[in-house]
Amino acid sequence: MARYAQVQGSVALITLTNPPVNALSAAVRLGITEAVTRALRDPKVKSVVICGENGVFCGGADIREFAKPMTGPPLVPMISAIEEGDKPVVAAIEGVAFGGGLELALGCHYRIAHSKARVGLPEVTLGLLPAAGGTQRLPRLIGLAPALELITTGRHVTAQEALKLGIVDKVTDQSAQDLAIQFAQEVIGQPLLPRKLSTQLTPCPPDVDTILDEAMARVKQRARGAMAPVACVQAVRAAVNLPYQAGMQKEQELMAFLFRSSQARALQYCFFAQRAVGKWSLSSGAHSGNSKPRPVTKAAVIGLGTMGRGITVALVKAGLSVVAVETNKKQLEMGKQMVSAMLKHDAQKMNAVPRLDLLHYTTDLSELKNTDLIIEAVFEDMALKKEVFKKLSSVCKPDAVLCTNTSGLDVDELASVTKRPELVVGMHFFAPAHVMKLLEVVRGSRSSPEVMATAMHLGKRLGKVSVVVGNCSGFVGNRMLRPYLDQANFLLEEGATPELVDGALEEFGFPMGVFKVSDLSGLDVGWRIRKEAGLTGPNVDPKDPLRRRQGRRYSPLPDLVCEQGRLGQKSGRGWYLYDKPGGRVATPDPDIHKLLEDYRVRHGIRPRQIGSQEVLERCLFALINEGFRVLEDGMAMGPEGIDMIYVFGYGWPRHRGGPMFYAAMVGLPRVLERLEYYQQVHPDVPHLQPSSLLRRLVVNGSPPLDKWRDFLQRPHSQL
Ligand SMILES: CC/C=C\C/C=C/C(=O)SCCNC(=O)CCNC(=O)[C@H](O)C(C)(C)COP(=O)(O)OP(=O)(O)OC[C@H]1O[C@@H](n2cnc3c(N)ncnc32)[C@H](O)[C@@H]1OP(=O)(O)O
Repeated sequence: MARYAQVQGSVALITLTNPPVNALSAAVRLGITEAVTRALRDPKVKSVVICGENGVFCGGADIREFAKPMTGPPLVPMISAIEEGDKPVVAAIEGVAFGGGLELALGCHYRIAHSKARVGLPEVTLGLLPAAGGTQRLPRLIGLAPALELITTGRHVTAQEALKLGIVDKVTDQSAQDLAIQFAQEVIGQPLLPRKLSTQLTPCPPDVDTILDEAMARVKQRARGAMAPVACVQAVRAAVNLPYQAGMQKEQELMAFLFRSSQARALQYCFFAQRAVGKWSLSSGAHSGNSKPRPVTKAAVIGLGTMGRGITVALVKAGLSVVAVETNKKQLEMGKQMVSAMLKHDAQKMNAVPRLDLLHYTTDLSELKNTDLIIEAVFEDMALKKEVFKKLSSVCKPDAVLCTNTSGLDVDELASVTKRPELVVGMHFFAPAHVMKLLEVVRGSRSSPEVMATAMHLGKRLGKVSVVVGNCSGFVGNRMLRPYLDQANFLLEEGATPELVDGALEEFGFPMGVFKVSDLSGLDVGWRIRKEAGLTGPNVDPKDPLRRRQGRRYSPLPDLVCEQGRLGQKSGRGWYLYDKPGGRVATPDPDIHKLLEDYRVRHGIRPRQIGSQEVLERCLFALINEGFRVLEDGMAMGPEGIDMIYVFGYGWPRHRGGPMFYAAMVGLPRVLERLEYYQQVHPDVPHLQPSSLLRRLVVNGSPPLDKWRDFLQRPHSQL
């Protein structure tokens, strides 16, 4: 797991060999420990180079080992032995030096990086802190403020930035290993003490306490309940206030607390779940390993509304040439201006040139004959979308892939109007499409494995976390949102206010509560959908009482709010009041409180005190229950997919792992018991009826989440 060689006569070359990222597993740590001992003992060895095999220095501690009992030599003494030795050790960094990998490099006396390498301490993203001396050595090397920023955010930095910050000593376009070997010979005999970071003091500006206090305030505000960033600041404070050994002691204490936390488990679960969803498989046996994507060099986007513009920008930023289509010249010009502005703004931030040359604008669909893949992003209307698909089917080349960005309409119905249903697939982006990381790739019943591979591969090129989902109404994300929204509205009827519900959800960790999000998206969106579904407006069954629709409880509150012209942020009033139309700062609105009070009086509802626990249980458990039904119906590959959809598309706090992981953490019996309770109290809400999968899991002793698939009853997958 670590290869030893002697090169150039006097240099010991230690190579980490644990593909694919040379993670510091027990075997690697043992290999390094033995190799370093050998090098330090061998009188013929005058200096040492540590590098990684296959162009990767080291991806850090082996995250898979965190869930198991610790074996092998620990990292801290291993790194100390390197630093304390009397021979210069040079780290040759290619690819990445992340987490424990960078901490290993910080224990070396010199660091040489390839120009394409990246370094960073991403432990915080795993619910941990850099506990192999990272919180103590990095501030001593680069100073308090930059170290705080890197450690609390986990941000990766390029070799060039690392050089500027002083993390690395040299950057090369050639082989970092060759330069390190040469360098290791040059530094033989030079004083080592100044290169041993543990012996140095953290360079401190006079306003050190202010810097630390401000960092703590910033971190607490951004963390939304995550503990690791707070612990990171505490550990760095120790690097300022305490001698090295005492600082290390503090680092270990904080790490021990984080390591056992459910947040760390959740974040590490997310790390693996994010990678697992990329490895898709279909019931036919086709999977990511045996299905080849089609080459896509030229794409098209139909419709330059909010979604179309974002998709266009995302495609151009990934280097694809794009034909952007609108129905008339005016819309086209408007879209063009917006897309150009977005691309320029983005390029400016990155200090790059906007790739406007990759774009071609047209109102003529016949210009799509050479495109490899087309994404339809027109208004959410089945008849309109069908018309577009019919046209696309006749103008595009026969093997062009046709994608729809519908957020929930039937992909099969769209495919049925084309001559190539096997080449039709859903690519459901989330707004703003060039920013949001989530992509639901919707498999229609006839979508071919090749077309799935193409959409998933394109998602990867766009930097998205792409999740394969089945073709059901709302797909996975929006389908699960409905019970959540319903519960939020019912809570208002029963006595809550928008700010009470939102407060509980924000306290849980969502960036915005459900009513603030609705105001942001525009309340008319849901209103139109409810009208089309016959839940409100002229198509309502006249026999239905006001608070009952289609055989179940219904809250007309959101409709009443819309009827008052309160459409959310854009109209300056929604569930909240805003300073102006388009304003962003929500304040509680006495008019809404009055509307709620009048409504309750009209319907004879006696308001009651509602606490955060009830808000969370009713909103989140109803959503989770629908997640179990999604699994039962075979609309998702597994709970990991659902969780990634919620973490990346709906603001579910990552340190809570996603709804299904959260259910497992709360305990499935508890979720079941609360659903049963609420269902008894609200028998007219079918969403609260516990799913049979949840019941089966509980009866079978609540197996761990990766075993849930074994409890799906029928050959279930609709994928
Ligand atoms: C007791 C602890 C004491 C001290 C504190 C030290 C803590 C740490 O070091 S925590 C680990 C910190 N490191 C990271 O967070 C880096 C995580 N990895 C990545 O960011 C990326 O994987 C990468 C940039 C290193 C490579 O990216 P890419 O080329 O896109 O490949 P993948 O991400 O798909 O990864 C490939 C493969 O490797 C697995 N993997 C990656 N890193 C680790 C790791 N540190 N431990 C274990 N496994 C790792 C990843 O899961 C993929 O596996 P599969 O192919 O099976 O999916």
